Amino acid sequence: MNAIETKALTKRYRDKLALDGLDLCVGQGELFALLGVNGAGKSTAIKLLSCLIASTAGEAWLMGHSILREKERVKAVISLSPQETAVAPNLTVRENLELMAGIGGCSREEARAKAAQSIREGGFAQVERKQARTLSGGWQRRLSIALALITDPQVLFLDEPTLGLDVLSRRELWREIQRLKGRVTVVLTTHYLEEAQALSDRIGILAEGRLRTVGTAGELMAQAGASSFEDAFVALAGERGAAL
Ligand SMILES: Nc1ncnc2c1ncn2[C@@H]1O[C@H](COP(=O)(O)OP(=O)(O)OP(=O)(O)O)[C@@H](O)[C@H]1O
Repeated sequence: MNAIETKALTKRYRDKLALDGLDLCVGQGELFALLGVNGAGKSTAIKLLSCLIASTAGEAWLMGHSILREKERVKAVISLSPQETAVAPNLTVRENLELMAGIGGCSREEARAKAAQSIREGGFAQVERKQARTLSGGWQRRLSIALALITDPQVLFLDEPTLGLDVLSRRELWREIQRLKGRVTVVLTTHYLEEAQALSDRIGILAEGRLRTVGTAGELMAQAGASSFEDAFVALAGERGAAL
């Protein structure tokens, strides 16, 4: 069974076709990057797959559960770390983790144990008593991802996880994301091409709501006849991409 399967998944906002007939399969444990210029439809795809918005047409299955008929089951197996860092600013790191585990259905005791495990594995010991609003951007992002992971999702959506971070914080977060490989299916959106190239097993390029192409970074470079991934992206995501 694939972790994600979509069939002609479509979203229209009034006269704007934000996602136009997406057909996609993502395997279990795969790290899949969704790329595209601003407005290409990346966030729309992620919101549809995480049941935050309803589709106009088409269907999708997450770990075999339909987004149309089994929303609750879908929600039980997925987690989303949104573009905006999703932490409670006045709570400490530990309190944030305990709160999220509780929301995910854990008893108080279980939530404490989960938070302790997350602090240990995520390397949060030095900041666990700090209020989230006092953390650096890098730590806030890491916490945001740890919060998304605390419910043990099978599929994790990371919407621009390293947006605005400095190079060192970004690399640190890359290591965190790499640790998930093979254990959790990850769908990542990013504007940083080197991030997609470094982290993902496969990459899909969206343009004007349509999936132009899917492949490894090497395959996309070969397809575009480009010597760098950036050149391949420019060719495939831009107007010339429609003809390739
Ligand atoms: N709630 C909405 N109402 C109307 N149009 C919308 C809405 N949300 C998104 N759109 C439009 O749908 C298209 C796809 O938007 P989306 O946010 O999915 O793109 P994106 O690839 O995630 O862009 P970015 O990289 O800027 O985040 C855009 O033209 C956008 O203006």
